[in-house]
Amino acid sequence: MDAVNKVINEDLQKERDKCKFNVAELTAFLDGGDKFTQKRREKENRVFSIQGLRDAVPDEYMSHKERYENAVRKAVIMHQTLGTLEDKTLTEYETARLALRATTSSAIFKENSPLMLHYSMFANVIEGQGDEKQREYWLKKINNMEIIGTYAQTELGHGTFIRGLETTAEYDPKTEEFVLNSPKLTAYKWWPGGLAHTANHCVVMAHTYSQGKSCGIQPFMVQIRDLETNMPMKGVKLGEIGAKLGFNTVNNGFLGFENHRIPRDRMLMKNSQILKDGTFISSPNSKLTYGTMVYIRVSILGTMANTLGRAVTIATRYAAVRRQSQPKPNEPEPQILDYVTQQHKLFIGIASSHAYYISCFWLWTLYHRVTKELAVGNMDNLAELHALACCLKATTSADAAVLVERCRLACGGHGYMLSSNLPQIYANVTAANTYEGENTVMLLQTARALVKAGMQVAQGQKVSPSMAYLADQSKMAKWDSSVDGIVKGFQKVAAGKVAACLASLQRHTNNGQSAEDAWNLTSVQLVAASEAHARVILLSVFKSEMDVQTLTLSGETRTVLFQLVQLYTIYWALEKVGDLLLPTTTTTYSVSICDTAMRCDGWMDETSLFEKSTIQTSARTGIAGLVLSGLVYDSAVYPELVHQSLTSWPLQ
Ligand SMILES: CCCCCCCCCCCCCCCCCC(=O)SCCNC(=O)CCNC(=O)[C@H](O)C(C)(C)COP(=O)(O)OP(=O)(O)OC[C@H]1O[C@@H](n2cnc3c(N)ncnc32)[C@H](O)[C@@H]1OP(=O)(O)O
Ligand SMILES: Cc1cc2nc3c(=O)[nH]c(=O)nc-3n(C[C@H](O)[C@H](O)[C@H](O)COP(=O)(O)OP(=O)(O)OC[C@H]3O[C@@H](n4cnc5c(N)ncnc54)[C@H](O)[C@@H]3O)c2cc1C
Repeated sequence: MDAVNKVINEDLQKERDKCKFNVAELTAFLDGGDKFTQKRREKENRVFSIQGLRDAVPDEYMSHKERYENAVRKAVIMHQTLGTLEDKTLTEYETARLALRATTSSAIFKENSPLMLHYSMFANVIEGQGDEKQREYWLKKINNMEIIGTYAQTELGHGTFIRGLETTAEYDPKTEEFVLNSPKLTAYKWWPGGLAHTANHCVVMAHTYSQGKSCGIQPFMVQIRDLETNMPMKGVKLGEIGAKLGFNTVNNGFLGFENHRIPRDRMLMKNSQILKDGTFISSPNSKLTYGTMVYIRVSILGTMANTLGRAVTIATRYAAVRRQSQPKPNEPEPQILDYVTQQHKLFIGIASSHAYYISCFWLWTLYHRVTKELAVGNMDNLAELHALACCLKATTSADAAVLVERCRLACGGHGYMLSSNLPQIYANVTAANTYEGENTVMLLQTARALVKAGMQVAQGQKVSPSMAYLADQSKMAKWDSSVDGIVKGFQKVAAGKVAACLASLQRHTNNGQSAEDAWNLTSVQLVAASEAHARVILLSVFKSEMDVQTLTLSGETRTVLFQLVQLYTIYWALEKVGDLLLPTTTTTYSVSICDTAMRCDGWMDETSLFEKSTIQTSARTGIAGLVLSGLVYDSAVYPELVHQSLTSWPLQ
């Protein structure tokens, strides 16, 4: 086997020999410097040299239980090998740099580690929500693995709507305890990773009451299993939620409480407190409780960079070694990589992965700055950070899922084999569209900030830096096909979409709709505006960060990196060419992309188009009825009925 591994395919070797830039230099650039490359490699070498981390049988031939047990076995070896989580010699910056490119775990666990939530959200929520004493006490135990934890927020009834969580924590001043309950089935926690069998502690988000009054949603450290027997504690009900598209070794579970009592100091009290007598001291900002989610949303950009990077590496290597068809008679079959359509499928994946690395670290730097400001009571930039994290999490995870699937398809039939690993990578990447804030919901959060900014611009007020371009539009009549020019074009598009949303909201409220109904009626446009804003940020950050960060690199490496920037920008200009050519003001723009000069002087009322496409209530009932009555499964009947239903829609 080893002898086979050492033989590198001739075509692959030839491709590698063609490389014009210094690979070591580019690697160090992505890692953040030689020092980090070295540290990463040390870690990888330690892990990959361990025989026990290789699977004797591929995961897919194991039962659900065997897969989980195998993952636990490997997670234990990984922990023993890599030591404690906390390396005190590293600065925060260094830890983040290393974490950004930490792909070792994804090489060991196809469907992720059962300790994933312990390392990510559990540790972070104590760091961000615990007071000094709590942090000191719990973080030691977490880092030493004396306890294993998870983050239990989502319930069977509510994932998005956190204020609607139904788990209760009622303070009892007589015993100085909280009493946890799950009053209904829908109040059961549902989804937390590691909860089913792995974790013995978790942070539970619960609707809190003291002195008969609601104190909002607060976090609690709860021991859920006995540390010796691993059996559930008294008043705790636990189990597995079942097989999923992916994440099958993450051990996602459910959790319910029946009068389960915990001491008062188990409420994480950095932001809000409940005193011994039951007095509630409210947090300076209720959204601080959501801080861990912001951190993970920032991290997701890095996870998308790594995940997409893996998929596009597999697919590009395959394209180099696969030969197919004979376009020129009497000549050998070309490598499929030579087909321009294949390059079009793959190269954008390479460019996007780099764009996400760069954007992730840019966003992490902002996160780090805002966290420091919050520590001294300055909340000025929290809303900006939240708006950016939401739309960038949503847009990068949505794009990454599309691009990974494209990589899978680009490998033809072999991409359908589990042995390609592409189906498992897809299952991982598509999960990020849902977890840590469902993507549409995230885009709508950013839209709230955009609408507010749009109104501030209209009143001549200053807006946050990432939205400042909304105010500059009148000065910019033209844009062109340079990278900076296309970024300007995208700014114009986003500003136009925000303006259209404001107009739509205004019109609906003028027509007597409530603010909430006007929002719902405008929500398809709001999502589009939010995505357009995310494109502005991704394109402009990729370009501007590259301008600065590559200054010390060699000419060859800079060239290839700027080719990626250019490719990424032009790809998106072509994807959104309709938006770019659709004037949202009466100004005339001209654009030339890829040698094609196009001119558009027309004026189209985008808002009325959206309204026309909005499904009216009766058609909605008709379509939902088709699905609910089960006809959707009858392929012969379904298209006919849908056709009838579509032609009878009251589209006016
Ligand atoms: C470089 C580092 C790299 C490191 C790599 C490390 C690797 C890490 C690996 C990652 C692994 C990840 C595994 C994760 C597994 C999944 C875990 C989960 O899903 S766990 C479960 C995850 N679950 C979810 O994500 C649930 C999603 N749902 C939610 O987040 C919320 O319920 C909501 C935001 C949708 C609504 O909340 P609601 O209370 O109804 O709020 P309203 O709408 O009424 O808005 C009111 C105001 O509040 C504002 N505001 C809101 N949030 C924030 C914030 N965070 N902040 C600030 N502000 C915020 C908002 O803007 C608005 O302002 P304004 O306009 O009034 O001025
Ligand atoms: C793999 C995976 C791992 C997870 N791990 C954890 C974990 O460790 N801990 C944890 O607590 N949770 C976890 N979750 C749960 C996850 O955070 C939730 O699934 C997510 O927040 C979405 O909530 P939901 O499932 O209730 O979807 P819903 O909110 O019910 O969404 C369903 C649909 O309704 C739409 N919708 C909902 N609200 C609105 C709105 N206001 N406006 C417009 N449309 C709306 C959405 O866009 C979506 O199309 C995990 C989920 C997955 C898939």
